[in-house]
Amino acid sequence: MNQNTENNNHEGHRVNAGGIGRLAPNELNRIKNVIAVMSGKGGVGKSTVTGLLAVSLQREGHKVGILDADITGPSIPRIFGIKKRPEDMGFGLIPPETSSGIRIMSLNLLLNNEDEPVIWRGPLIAGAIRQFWTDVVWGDLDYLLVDLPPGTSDAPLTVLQSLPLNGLIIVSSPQDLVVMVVNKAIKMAEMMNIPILGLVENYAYMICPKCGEKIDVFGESRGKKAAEDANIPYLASLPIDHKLSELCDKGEIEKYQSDNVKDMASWVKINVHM
Ligand SMILES: Nc1ncnc2c1ncn2[C@@H]1O[C@H](COP(=O)(O)OP(=O)(O)OP(=O)(O)O)[C@@H](O)[C@H]1O
Repeated sequence: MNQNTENNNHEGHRVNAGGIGRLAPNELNRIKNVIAVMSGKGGVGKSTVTGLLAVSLQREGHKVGILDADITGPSIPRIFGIKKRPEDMGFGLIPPETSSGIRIMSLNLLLNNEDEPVIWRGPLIAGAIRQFWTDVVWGDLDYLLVDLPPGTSDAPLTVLQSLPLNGLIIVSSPQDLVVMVVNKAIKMAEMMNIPILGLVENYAYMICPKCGEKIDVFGESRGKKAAEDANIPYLASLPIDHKLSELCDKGEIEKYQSDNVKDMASWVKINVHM
């Protein structure tokens, strides 16, 4: 891939949205909604939530893609069990599809060995993310979900600045400093003029496998209150579920069924169109 794409063949595509230079899509793409998923730190389940949301939207008959912008820690291909290399058609890269037809683009799919570490500096990472938008033939999509790198560093900022996002979802866990994470995300989103679709609290509780009782492993959830205080929707409270991690490890996230996730997808759909 050419790291200078923005300056040569796509130069005419730079548009101004909210005072920030946003990239227009490849002319072969018609993407209705672009939603980014962010977290304050790594490991809270951001990629898993992105994957679950994609699966749920796809099940409802929408055309869905995932742009894995977590360049140095890409886990989307692994949870969907895909290793197929994107095809280079000359006019762009064709993203491989998962078994249910979700289109995926991730740096991991371009590496010769998925265990290879990506030791790149900020500008190179930013360039790769931009090219996943400009040089990938996503085609017609109802929803493109963008799995952001954790935190508020260069890479998530690049996405917020350059992609025409319709909304941002925050994923947090009960151990997280949720109030701080939410406030930081809100400030970033306000600066970039992007609506916050809501907060998803992962690992929020657990269901006892013997008696079915709900256990607040990390104490009472603070996510709901944080969302209320910040005046953003509380999209979902997802339990720690051994079945989910097992399926993710096997690359079979598409087999996971959960009413919570179904409700989360419905909420996202409503909020993104408000
Ligand atoms: N609700 C859950 N129940 C059980 N396991 C989960 C749950 N959510 C995520 N996991 C597991 O936790 C691990 C980390 O999840 P994931 O990769 O989604 O985190 P992340 O926030 O995207 O991390 P990073 O930002 O560092 O890439 C994975 O092995 C995943 O299968």
